[in-house]
Amino acid sequence: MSGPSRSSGPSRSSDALSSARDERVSKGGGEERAAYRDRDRDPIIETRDLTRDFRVRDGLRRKQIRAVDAMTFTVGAGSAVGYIGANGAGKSTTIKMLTGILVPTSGEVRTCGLRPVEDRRRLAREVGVVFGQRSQLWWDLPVRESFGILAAIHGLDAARERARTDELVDRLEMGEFLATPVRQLSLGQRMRAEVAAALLHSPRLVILDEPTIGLDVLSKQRLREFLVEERREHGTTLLLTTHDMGDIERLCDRVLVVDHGRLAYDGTLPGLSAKVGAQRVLVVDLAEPGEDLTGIPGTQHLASEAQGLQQRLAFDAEQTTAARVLAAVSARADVRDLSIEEPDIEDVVRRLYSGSPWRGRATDTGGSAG
Ligand SMILES: Nc1ncnc2c1ncn2[C@@H]1O[C@H](COP(=O)(O)OP(=O)(O)OP(=O)(O)O)[C@@H](O)[C@H]1O
Repeated sequence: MSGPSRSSGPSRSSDALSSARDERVSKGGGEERAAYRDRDRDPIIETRDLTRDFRVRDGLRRKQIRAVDAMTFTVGAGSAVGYIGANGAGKSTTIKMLTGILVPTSGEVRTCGLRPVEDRRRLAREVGVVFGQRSQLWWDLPVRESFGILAAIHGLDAARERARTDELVDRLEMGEFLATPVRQLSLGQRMRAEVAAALLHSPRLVILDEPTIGLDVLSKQRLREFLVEERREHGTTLLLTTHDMGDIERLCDRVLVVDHGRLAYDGTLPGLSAKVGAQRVLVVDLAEPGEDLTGIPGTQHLASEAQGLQQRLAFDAEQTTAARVLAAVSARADVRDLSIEEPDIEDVVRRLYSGSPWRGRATDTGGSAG
């Protein structure tokens, strides 16, 4: 194996990237400075002024668009970062540059200490990529055989292949469909197999593009739990793009928001929510019609339907929790069913700039009521 070993850490970065790090460490203040220092100690991703232009048709003429615009950020080993933004913001283009699929127009990028384009083959041994919409499995082969081929591609010896496959099969509960051809899998099963395929070679960095898109609530929850465990046990760094706030909330300790190719926010999710004032909404179905559930601390009553049979209460996650709101509602009425509507990422991004009105999008039910 020619790539750097997992324990050896990244190879030396360019002088420009190193001096950018020094500059940030010396400029920052207090907690932020410490966080940057930790993050930068063992950087897995480093970009500096990373830029990518495309030439596109505009009627009869051609024009240039800047998909990624002077993006500078660092992701430290073992962290989990959500990379979010509206459609067309530049997320996929960034990921393609991080993984060596696209050549930057200008700027610098190092992934696992390697130059993604020049060192693409070595990088493939350090990085696992999961694209929610695309498969890296062989459609007509049983899952087990796809894993065998991937293990051979990555040059895993028999013992390592067996140990890692067993671990992933067990933790992702794939035993019952290992002999099934990929084309016959349900979406939830296929996503588990995709994640296992991307992680088979124990990459230091896993990039997930919309990993939970289209999954039912239970499958989402299982996949998220697996990723949390993988990170805890192996120190794997996660970078994920998603339109599902639940993914960010449960998986990521840092959020990068990209808007029109530029880094618009770098911080925690609560920090982002506080900045844009994003609220979640508890929707309750009651056993009997009743009066409006107003006056519950930390909530704003949004609407009542069918003489109060269904009611919607907005709450700020900074001030209270879904469980507390539910307890207060239950003390006043008999709750039959509930769901939580989480802020829509597109709206959060929009609010970051314009303060436009918030609209909710239903995601998980019940699961976050704690
Ligand atoms: N190969 C390409 N040729 C021309 N333009 C492109 C190409 N790839 C991306 N773009 C443009 O670059 C911009 C950023 O696209 P990108 O796919 O990176 O966004 P995104 O944030 O991943 O969006 P989505 O969430 O919809 O996947 C868009 O305006 C897109 O149309």
